[in-house]
Amino acid sequence: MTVTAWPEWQTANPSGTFSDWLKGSVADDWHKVTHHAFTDAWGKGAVSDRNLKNYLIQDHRFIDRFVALLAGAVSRAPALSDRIPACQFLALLTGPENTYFERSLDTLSVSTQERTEQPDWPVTAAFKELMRVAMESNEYANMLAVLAVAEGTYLGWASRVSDMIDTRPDDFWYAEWLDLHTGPYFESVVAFLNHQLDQIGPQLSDDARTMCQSYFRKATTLEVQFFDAAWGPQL
Ligand SMILES: Cc1ncc(CO)c(N)n1
Repeated sequence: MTVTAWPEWQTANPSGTFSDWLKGSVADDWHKVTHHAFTDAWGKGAVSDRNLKNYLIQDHRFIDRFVALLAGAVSRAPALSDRIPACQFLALLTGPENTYFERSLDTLSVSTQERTEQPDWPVTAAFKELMRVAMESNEYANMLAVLAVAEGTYLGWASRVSDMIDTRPDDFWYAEWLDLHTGPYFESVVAFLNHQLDQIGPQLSDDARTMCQSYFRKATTLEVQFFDAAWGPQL
């Protein structure tokens, strides 16, 4: 796929935003994440037991780093009004989303030992590392790129799947994970992250913009690989 550089793209798409350009430049992978077979199985409440448990164990580790990255973004946001939405979202992640994992893993009888001793999947380790490097770059645009991919792709698959199914899955670990990633509040979080990118992106230097796009690309590729791992054969 040929990817147009931002200045030319903007000239050709005067009403297009920076976040539209970023998403367009990863369109194939974005589609793979949001239409992944794992997500269809999730909507049907039909992920096999081992795959489900391992996804929850691994994704709980993703949340840990994600919280640290979002806190980094709070520290780099330009003004209080830009920090507040991220702070509110931090409260959701460290409250209801974290307890969602704990309640799910408890109900599925996943022992503390299993939760802590299972090695990171290679993709989990790579994602954690990407979030760490984005945070330590101390560049708001890089942090936003990773955050916008993580939340934008989850809004994409979860709303697609929720619209497609006739009945919500009975098991709370399926249903509540869809609830956490759909609806007006979660849409506002994704809109906030994209808006922040739209404000900052057009003013970046060529190098900084290339860097931001590279984080956006890597994050999207890792999202595909995360679902590939979650859907693949499990130990
Ligand atoms: C891998 C991954 N990406 C995005 C999200 C959404 O927060 C998540 N929970 N896990």
